[in-house]
Amino acid sequence: MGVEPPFFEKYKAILQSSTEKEKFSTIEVFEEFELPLIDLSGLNLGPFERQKCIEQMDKAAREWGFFQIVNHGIPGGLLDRLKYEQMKVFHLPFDKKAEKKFLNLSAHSYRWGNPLATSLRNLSWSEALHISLKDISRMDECNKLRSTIQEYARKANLLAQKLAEHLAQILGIKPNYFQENCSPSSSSLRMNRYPPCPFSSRMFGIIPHTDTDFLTILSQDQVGGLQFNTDGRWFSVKPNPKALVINIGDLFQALSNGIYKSITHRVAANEEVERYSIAYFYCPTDEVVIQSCSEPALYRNFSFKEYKQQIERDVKATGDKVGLSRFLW
Ligand SMILES: O=C(O)CCC(=O)C(=O)O
Ligand SMILES: [Fe+2]
Repeated sequence: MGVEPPFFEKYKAILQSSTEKEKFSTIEVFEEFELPLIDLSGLNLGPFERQKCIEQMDKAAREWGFFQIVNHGIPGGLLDRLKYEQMKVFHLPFDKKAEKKFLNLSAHSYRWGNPLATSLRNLSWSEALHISLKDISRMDECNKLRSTIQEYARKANLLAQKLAEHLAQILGIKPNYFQENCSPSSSSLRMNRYPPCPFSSRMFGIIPHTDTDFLTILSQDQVGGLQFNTDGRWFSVKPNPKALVINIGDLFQALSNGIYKSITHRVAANEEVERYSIAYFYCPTDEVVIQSCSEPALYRNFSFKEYKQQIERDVKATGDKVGLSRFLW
């Protein structure tokens, strides 16, 4: 029984019907870019170093919406163990992964490709296990997958809260905002696997998108492929084995009234090697209403639930997320 999702069968019709122009307009590739690298050990030094570290994060969140952190407090050994469990679960037979109650998680936790795609540029060559942390206590252990996720999620939650609080402080948002509005089970964790893709010049590993959260903590391997867009240009993020990548999500952009940027990013497909990444999406509980921290507000108030429902409707209708622009005044 094969491990790979049936990409070929599913995408055959779109690949065959795509125009010659679409087929031969290959995806542009850009130079690798070293994201700002912030050493979080500064937070535990004197007030001067601490302030400098917070200002570096603030600057990166405003200018790039992306930065990298080292000395973040998540042990390398834990990240290695998580990656090992991740590889094992993705190497189960496809039929098993696609079972309705796979690992006793909610329906659609295991996802692959983009079933709603209508054109070549909407196709993605990847599979993912998207775990709402609400489900974690009833998830099957599956070797040591569940317990390792639990261990990681606890640490990632504290790290995300700390980063969010430092950024919020600069914007004048009350210090306990995130403690009040987020809980360890309101966030989610997405494990991604990008199998080698024979059409790597024509489709993505993940199509361009912004993240639906306050911020994302991303652990990626050494393969590379993550790219982000600034002023219409695409940059590739150079992998750093010691660093975690942080990116601002839509909710922080709205909360900060557009000061922090939720940047469009994507993952390039790779013809030769498989790639793994793990994204921790730091989210509030569903009923939390996101309100801009300053006036005049760019966006109308919306609850997290309302935001997710709008995305679901847009994805159903067009195969793609519209996102924050729907909520502009
Ligand atoms: O795999 C990556 O580097 C990024 C994944 C990502 O953007 C996501 O899961 O939202
Ligand atoms: Fe993302």
